[in-house]
Parts: sequence; structure tokens; C-alpha cells
Amino acid sequence: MKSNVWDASVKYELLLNVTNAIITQTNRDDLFSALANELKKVVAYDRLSVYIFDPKEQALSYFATANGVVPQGMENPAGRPLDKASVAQRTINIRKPLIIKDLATVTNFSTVPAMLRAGLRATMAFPLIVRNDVLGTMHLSFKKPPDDFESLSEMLADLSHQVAIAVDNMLAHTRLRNLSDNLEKQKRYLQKQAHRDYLQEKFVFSSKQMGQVIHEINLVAKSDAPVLITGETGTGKDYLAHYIHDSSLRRDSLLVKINCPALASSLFESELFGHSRGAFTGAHDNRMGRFEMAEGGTIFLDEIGDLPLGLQAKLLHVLQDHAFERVGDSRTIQADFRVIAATNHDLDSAMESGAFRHDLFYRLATVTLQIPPLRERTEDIPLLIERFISEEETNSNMAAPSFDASAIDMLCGYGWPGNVRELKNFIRRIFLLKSGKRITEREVAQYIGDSRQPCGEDVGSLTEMERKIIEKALQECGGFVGGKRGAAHRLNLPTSTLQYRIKKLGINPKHFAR
Ligand SMILES: Nc1ncnc2c1ncn2[C@@H]1O[C@H](COP(=O)(O)OP(=O)(O)OP(=O)(O)O)[C@@H](O)[C@H]1O
Repeated sequence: MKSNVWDASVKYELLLNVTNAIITQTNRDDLFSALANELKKVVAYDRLSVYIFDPKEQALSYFATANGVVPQGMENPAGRPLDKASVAQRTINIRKPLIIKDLATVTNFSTVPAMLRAGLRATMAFPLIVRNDVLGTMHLSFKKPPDDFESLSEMLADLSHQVAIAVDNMLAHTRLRNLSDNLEKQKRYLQKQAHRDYLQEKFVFSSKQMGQVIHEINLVAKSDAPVLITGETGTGKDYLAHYIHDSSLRRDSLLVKINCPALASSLFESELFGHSRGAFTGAHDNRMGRFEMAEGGTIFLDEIGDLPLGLQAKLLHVLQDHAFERVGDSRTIQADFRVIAATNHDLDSAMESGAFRHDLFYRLATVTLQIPPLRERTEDIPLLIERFISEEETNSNMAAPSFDASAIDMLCGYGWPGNVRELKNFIRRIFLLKSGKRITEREVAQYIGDSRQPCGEDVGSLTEMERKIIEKALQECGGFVGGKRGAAHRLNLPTSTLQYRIKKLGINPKHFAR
């Protein structure tokens, strides 16, 4: 034990030893026992305790189980309301050390009688203050006050600042760890929810053409080769992008979808690459971009054919280098992602007309998957109908309608310009309107009305006519769909109906902008 003189070098050594022992501890018990062990080497205390103070609840709790003598009634103050007359309360209130050399002489503290009964005769309490907030208190009590009681208390007052910082760090570390655990759990939950609509086992097909697509996917899924998926709207490109991701070695990381037409030019870089705080007006915080979110996973560039030329160059750059900078930050971030892109446009003619860059195409199209329209794989239709009926039954709790064989035949003969999406919506509508009923040819004819065409030489003629009329109206209206001067007004259709048809036919109104 040291004598009663705490010279500067001894004090410095103790401060350093205690600080080193406690500062790196990341859980309460380890921190407390490191503190107790270091102090024990130089101070003959009989009880050491550290309390945490909750200002909202005005309650105290042990930071860790106290070390040494345990006075009765002070065994386990877990969330104990702060006794107005306790030594800890007074220390918190005065925000200064409270040093009592002879406990027998004080009568105004409620906790003192228990301490006396436990044989303790002297105590020192230190507030733990960080950034002007009282975090808690540290107490050392003695059966016999040491000779150097006063100088010891001064030294321990200095030490309490280091203890306060270590306790604060440790609590922050625990909060961050809990937060990160929660975020991880939430991420897994959301991932599961998002994937519910794209479960591999629910992807239905029996046609040779789709069998070939799945075969090719199985061949390339585990490689990192970029895949370009083409096909009409609603054929299942989005679903297949998830299918590839889920079959790849990247399945435990995210598939991050970028809907290319929805990206405004001004926000393109910050959305994709993130930004640092203050990079532009409104950038209040650092923000992670989509490429960073996809680290270790897959970036899915949906409707890539709609990406304006200027942005194609920026995208090409990051695909080539697998590196980018956040807006407002010059540090380069290396990124590990796989790219899947999809489009319902004919990229060959877009390249010919100069609307799509050749170099970007070759970056994206190491593997290309051409998804056939539903009218070219009619064998899939009965299976899809079965799947969608069973899904609706589960989701809506309504009785399923039953289809006559001739009604199914008729559905197989329809052209399905909106492909699987249209078929799914059709089943949803039938469910709502004809739950539990028998569906005959007549009902089907009624629902698909004029669009019904047999599979054969006329396929597409009505659809083509519809396309021509809509494109002509868009041409005349400079690509505007809604509003007084828009194509919907000209065709005497509600805007939403025209938008639906435009989507169904895979027309891009922007192509008609003047
Ligand atoms: N083979 C399939 N089995 C089950 N559901 C399917 C299948 N193909 C497509 N679907 C469903 O059809 C709908 C349309 O599919 P998806 O969104 O993948 O098409 P898309 O080609 O990406 O359309 P768009 O070009 O409009 O983005 C989705 O609800 C999807 O779950």
C-alpha cells in the first residue's frame, strides 16, 4: 500500500494504469472488475460501487454488482428510485465529491445506518460527470479510514473523471451494439418480406421456352457475370432478377433495385453514390447510396432502356471501375456488386438510333435472357392460373371460382399484351366479382371482351391497332399523357386508363417528346 503522500509520479502512474485497464472494456462487468482490480492494488477499500443515474426516472441502478462488503438493503438497487436523503443523491445534487471520514457523526443520510451496521466507518462518493451531465456516482467505503484519507480522496476525484469517460464509452458502445443488432434483425425481416413476392419455388412454368431460360439462369447464377433480361412488360423480368440473385452466392446480401426512369438527373449521383453532409443544400447528413447498399449483393437496373444518355455515361464509369465517390467527398469507395439489368425496349434499335450507348450495352449484356411473351408459351397459362387462384384464396380468404375447361382454353387463346401481370390482375378481378362461382366461356369473353383473339395469324392485330392509335395520339401531343393537351384528352379516355394501356403495351411516352 502507498503511504499517505500521493506524489505526482505515483498519482500519474495510477491514473495511467486504471485508464489503460478500463478504457477498452466493452461490457459492464469487465470494466467494473478491471477498475476494482487496479484500485485494490493501491487503495485498501472495503466496498467499491458504481451507480448509474437515470435523470428521467430519477432512479439509480448498479453499473455492476458492487465489490466488497454488502450493507443490508443495498444488495440490488436495480432501478431503485433515488432516495432523497442518500449519499448518492446528495453527490448527484452537489456535483462534487462527498467525503465522510466518520459515518457515525452523520445522521442526515438514510443509507448510513445500514453502512454502519455492515461495519463501514468512512466513505467517499464521486460524481461521474461527462459533457456536463451526471452519469452516476462512484463510491469507496472503509471499515477503517486510511491515514492518507484526504489526499486519497483528492487523487480519486481526479481518477473519477477517467472512470466517467470509460463508463460513458462503454454505455455508448452497448447502445450502438444493440442498435446494430436490431438493425440486422430488421434487415433480415424486411428482406424476407420483400422476397415473399419473389420466392423461387413459386415461380411457375411448364413451357420449353421458360425451361430453357431457367436452365441458362442455373448455368450463370453463381458467376458474377452481368445479365441483361429483355422481354415485354409483365413477362417476369423483375421476378427473374430476384431468381438469379437468390440462386447466387450473393443471396445473403441485398438485391438493390434502381428504377432508371424514376431517377431525376439532378439526384442521380447522390441517389446512386450517396453524399456527404453539406455536399449541397438539403444534404443534412451523410447518406449511403444504392451501390453502397448493394455491397456484396446485386444491383438491379430496371428499365435500363429509359436511362437518359447523359446518365448512361456516369453509370458506365462505375460499372467499369467498380468504384465511385460520394457527392461532396473525394475519397474513392471500392464496391463489390453484381449487375442485372432489364428492359422491355429493343436495345438494338436504341443503339442504332444513338439513344443507347454501345459500350454500356456490352458491359451489361455478358449474358442476355430473352423472356418470351405469354402468348408464345400458352402451356404456362393453366399453371399460372392455378397458382394465382391459390394465392388469392390464401390472401383474401374468399372461396375460389371454378373454371370450366373451355374457359381455360379461351384464356390460353387470348393474346395477353400485359403478359403474366395482366393474367394475375385478371384472376384478382374474377376473384372479387365471382368468388365461389363457376366461370364459363361466357364470363371469360365478357371480361376480356374485344381483346380476345385466337392464337393464330391474327394474333396482335387488335393490339397493334391499339398501339398505333395511342402512339399517334402521343405523337400529336408531344408525349404528354394527361392534361388538356394530353393524349388521354384527345382519345377521350381517363388518364389512368391510358396510362395502364401505355404500360401494358410497353410504350415510352418520352420518345414522343418534342
Ligand atoms: N412465372 C411466373 N410465376 C409466377 N408469377 C409470375 C411469373 N412471371 C411473372 N409473375 C408475376 O407477374 C407479375 C409481373 O412480373 P414482373 O414484375 O416480374 O414483370 P416485368 O417483366 O418485370 O414487368 P415490367 O417490364 O412491367 O417491369 C408479378 O406480380 C410477378 O410476380
